[in-house]
Amino acid sequence: MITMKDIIREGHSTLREIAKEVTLPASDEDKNTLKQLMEFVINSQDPEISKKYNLRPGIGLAAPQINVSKRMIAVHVQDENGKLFSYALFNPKIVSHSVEKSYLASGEGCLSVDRDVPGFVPRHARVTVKGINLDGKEVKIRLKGLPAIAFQHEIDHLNGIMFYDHIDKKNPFQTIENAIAIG
Ligand SMILES: O=CN(O)CCNC(=O)c1cccc(Cl)c1Cl
Ligand code: NI
Repeated sequence: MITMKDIIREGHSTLREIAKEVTLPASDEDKNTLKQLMEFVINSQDPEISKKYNLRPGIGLAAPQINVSKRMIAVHVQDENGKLFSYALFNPKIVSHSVEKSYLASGEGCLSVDRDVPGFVPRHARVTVKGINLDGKEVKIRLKGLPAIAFQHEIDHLNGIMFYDHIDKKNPFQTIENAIAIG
Protein backbone atom coordinates (compact mmCIF):
# COMPACT_ATOMS: atom_id res chain seq x y z
CA MET A 1 0.00 0.00 0.00
CA ILE A 2 1.07 3.61 -0.59
CA THR A 3 2.05 5.53 2.55
CA MET A 4 3.45 9.05 3.07
CA LYS A 5 7.05 7.89 2.46
CA ASP A 6 6.08 7.08 -1.14
CA ILE A 7 4.87 10.62 -1.84
CA ILE A 8 7.49 12.93 -3.33
CA ARG A 9 7.69 16.53 -2.09
CA GLU A 10 8.23 19.87 -3.79
CA GLY A 11 11.77 20.19 -5.11
CA HIS A 12 11.56 16.72 -6.69
CA SER A 13 11.81 17.30 -10.46
CA THR A 14 9.06 14.79 -11.34
CA LEU A 15 6.47 17.21 -9.89
CA ARG A 16 7.37 19.70 -12.60
CA GLU A 17 7.37 17.28 -15.55
CA ILE A 18 4.61 16.78 -18.12
CA ALA A 19 3.45 13.23 -17.39
CA LYS A 20 3.25 10.78 -20.31
CA GLU A 21 0.02 9.37 -21.74
CA VAL A 22 -0.70 5.83 -20.58
CA THR A 23 -0.57 3.32 -23.45
CA LEU A 24 -3.97 1.67 -23.81
CA PRO A 25 -5.14 -0.98 -23.16
CA ALA A 26 -3.45 -0.38 -19.84
CA SER A 27 -0.83 -2.85 -18.67
CA ASP A 28 -1.34 -4.77 -15.44
CA GLU A 29 1.40 -2.60 -13.93
CA ASP A 30 -0.41 0.63 -14.82
CA LYS A 31 -3.75 -0.76 -13.62
CA ASN A 32 -2.14 -1.74 -10.32
CA THR A 33 -0.63 1.72 -9.93
CA LEU A 34 -3.99 3.40 -10.53
CA LYS A 35 -5.72 1.06 -8.08
CA GLN A 36 -3.05 1.92 -5.49
CA LEU A 37 -3.68 5.65 -5.99
CA MET A 38 -7.38 5.15 -5.29
CA GLU A 39 -6.66 2.86 -2.35
CA PHE A 40 -4.45 5.56 -0.82
CA VAL A 41 -7.10 8.29 -1.18
CA ILE A 42 -9.77 6.10 0.41
CA ASN A 43 -7.39 4.96 3.19
CA SER A 44 -6.40 8.55 3.87
CA GLN A 45 -10.06 9.38 4.59
CA ASP A 46 -10.57 6.38 6.90
CA PRO A 47 -10.19 7.38 10.58
CA GLU A 48 -8.64 4.06 11.66
CA ILE A 49 -6.40 3.37 8.66
CA SER A 50 -5.18 6.97 8.35
CA LYS A 51 -4.29 6.97 12.05
CA LYS A 52 -2.63 3.54 11.95
CA TYR A 53 -0.43 4.43 8.95
CA ASN A 54 -0.12 8.15 9.68
CA LEU A 55 -1.68 9.19 6.36
CA ARG A 56 -2.43 12.87 5.61
CA PRO A 57 -6.00 13.07 4.26
CA GLY A 58 -6.53 13.74 0.59
CA ILE A 59 -9.47 13.99 -1.81
CA GLY A 60 -7.30 12.96 -4.76
CA LEU A 61 -3.86 11.80 -5.82
CA ALA A 62 -1.95 11.90 -9.13
CA ALA A 63 0.67 9.38 -10.25
CA PRO A 64 3.50 11.93 -10.44
CA GLN A 65 3.12 12.35 -6.65
CA ILE A 66 4.45 8.79 -6.22
CA ASN A 67 7.16 9.49 -8.79
CA VAL A 68 5.31 7.80 -11.66
CA SER A 69 5.31 10.33 -14.51
CA LYS A 70 2.21 8.92 -16.20
CA ARG A 71 -1.25 10.44 -16.76
CA MET A 72 -3.29 8.72 -14.06
CA ILE A 73 -5.41 10.26 -11.26
CA ALA A 74 -7.71 9.10 -8.50
CA VAL A 75 -10.41 11.35 -6.97
CA HIS A 76 -12.71 10.33 -4.09
CA VAL A 77 -14.76 13.27 -2.84
CA GLN A 78 -18.34 14.23 -1.93
CA ASP A 79 -19.99 17.37 -3.23
CA GLU A 80 -22.00 19.80 -1.08
CA ASN A 81 -25.08 17.55 -1.37
CA GLY A 82 -23.14 14.49 -0.21
CA LYS A 83 -22.99 12.95 -3.69
CA LEU A 84 -19.83 10.81 -3.99
CA PHE A 85 -17.53 11.35 -6.96
CA SER A 86 -15.10 8.45 -7.04
CA TYR A 87 -13.05 8.07 -10.21
CA ALA A 88 -9.74 6.42 -11.09
CA LEU A 89 -8.83 7.54 -14.60
CA PHE A 90 -6.14 7.04 -17.23
CA ASN A 91 -5.36 10.01 -19.52
CA PRO A 92 -7.94 12.42 -18.04
CA LYS A 93 -8.59 15.54 -20.12
CA ILE A 94 -10.66 18.67 -19.56
CA VAL A 95 -12.64 18.81 -22.81
CA SER A 96 -14.69 21.92 -21.95
CA HIS A 97 -15.08 24.39 -19.10
CA SER A 98 -17.14 27.37 -17.96
CA VAL A 99 -15.99 30.96 -18.28
CA GLU A 100 -17.08 31.40 -14.69
CA LYS A 101 -14.43 30.67 -12.08
CA SER A 102 -14.59 29.23 -8.59
CA TYR A 103 -12.23 28.83 -5.69
CA LEU A 104 -12.17 27.21 -2.27
CA ALA A 105 -12.58 29.90 0.40
CA SER A 106 -10.22 27.82 2.59
CA GLY A 107 -7.57 27.60 -0.13
CA GLU A 108 -5.95 24.34 -1.22
CA GLY A 109 -3.35 21.97 0.14
CA CYS A 110 -1.16 19.26 -1.39
CA LEU A 111 0.48 16.12 -0.04
CA SER A 112 3.58 17.07 -2.00
CA VAL A 113 3.75 20.44 -0.21
CA ASP A 114 4.80 20.26 3.46
CA ARG A 115 3.75 23.81 4.26
CA ASP A 116 0.64 25.97 4.25
CA VAL A 117 0.40 28.23 1.22
CA PRO A 118 -2.48 30.63 1.92
CA GLY A 119 -4.51 32.20 -0.86
CA PHE A 120 -7.35 31.73 -3.31
CA VAL A 121 -6.72 29.27 -6.16
CA PRO A 122 -8.83 30.34 -9.17
CA ARG A 123 -10.26 27.37 -11.03
CA HIS A 124 -12.96 26.78 -13.68
CA ALA A 125 -16.35 26.62 -11.89
CA ARG A 126 -17.56 23.80 -14.16
CA VAL A 127 -15.55 21.30 -16.21
CA THR A 128 -16.29 18.34 -18.47
CA VAL A 129 -13.61 15.66 -18.07
CA LYS A 130 -13.02 12.66 -20.35
CA GLY A 131 -10.84 9.72 -19.40
CA ILE A 132 -10.47 5.96 -19.46
CA ASN A 133 -11.50 3.97 -16.38
CA LEU A 134 -9.99 0.74 -15.01
CA ASP A 135 -12.42 -1.29 -17.16
CA GLY A 136 -11.02 0.40 -20.26
CA LYS A 137 -14.22 2.36 -20.87
CA GLU A 138 -14.25 6.00 -21.85
CA VAL A 139 -16.02 8.11 -19.23
CA LYS A 140 -17.30 11.68 -19.67
CA ILE A 141 -18.01 13.51 -16.40
CA ARG A 142 -19.60 16.93 -15.90
CA LEU A 143 -18.37 18.49 -12.65
CA LYS A 144 -18.96 21.57 -10.51
CA GLY A 145 -18.18 22.55 -6.93
CA LEU A 146 -15.51 20.75 -4.94
CA PRO A 147 -15.33 17.76 -7.31
CA ALA A 148 -14.55 20.13 -10.21
CA ILE A 149 -11.79 21.76 -8.15
CA ALA A 150 -10.35 18.40 -7.10
CA PHE A 151 -10.15 17.14 -10.70
CA GLN A 152 -8.42 20.35 -11.79
CA HIS A 153 -5.90 20.06 -8.92
CA GLU A 154 -5.09 16.48 -10.00
CA ILE A 155 -4.93 17.18 -13.73
CA ASP A 156 -2.59 20.10 -12.93
CA HIS A 157 -0.21 17.55 -11.34
CA LEU A 158 -0.04 15.75 -14.72
CA ASN A 159 1.13 19.03 -16.29
CA GLY A 160 3.74 19.89 -13.65
CA ILE A 161 1.52 22.59 -12.08
CA MET A 162 1.25 23.09 -8.30
CA PHE A 163 -1.84 24.73 -6.75
CA TYR A 164 0.14 27.70 -5.51
CA ASP A 165 1.20 28.55 -9.08
CA HIS A 166 -2.32 29.97 -9.45
CA ILE A 167 -2.24 32.17 -6.32
CA ASP A 168 -1.79 35.92 -6.88
CA LYS A 169 1.66 36.69 -5.42
CA LYS A 170 0.90 40.34 -4.62
CA ASN A 171 -2.54 39.74 -3.09
CA PRO A 172 -3.20 36.04 -2.36
CA PHE A 173 -6.75 36.81 -1.18
CA GLN A 174 -7.57 39.10 -4.08
CA THR A 175 -11.25 38.72 -4.98
CA ILE A 176 -11.37 36.79 -8.21
CA GLU A 177 -13.40 38.28 -11.10
CA ASN A 178 -16.58 36.39 -12.03
CA ALA A 179 -15.90 33.68 -9.45
CA ILE A 180 -17.93 31.82 -6.84
CA ALA A 181 -16.44 30.98 -3.44
CA ILE A 182 -16.91 27.37 -2.33
CA GLY A 183 -16.99 26.21 1.27
O1 LIG B 1 -3.06 16.13 -5.35
C1 LIG B 1 -3.66 15.71 -4.35
N1 LIG B 1 -3.24 15.96 -3.13
O2 LIG B 1 -2.11 16.67 -3.02
C2 LIG B 1 -3.92 15.46 -1.94
C3 LIG B 1 -3.97 16.50 -0.82
N2 LIG B 1 -4.74 17.67 -1.22
C4 LIG B 1 -6.08 17.64 -1.15
O3 LIG B 1 -6.68 16.64 -0.86
C5 LIG B 1 -6.78 18.91 -1.48
C6 LIG B 1 -7.06 19.83 -0.48
C7 LIG B 1 -7.73 21.01 -0.80
C8 LIG B 1 -8.13 21.27 -2.10
C9 LIG B 1 -7.87 20.33 -3.08
CL1 LIG B 1 -8.37 20.61 -4.68
C10 LIG B 1 -7.20 19.15 -2.78
CL2 LIG B 1 -6.81 17.99 -4.01
NI1 NI C 1 -1.73 17.78 -4.81
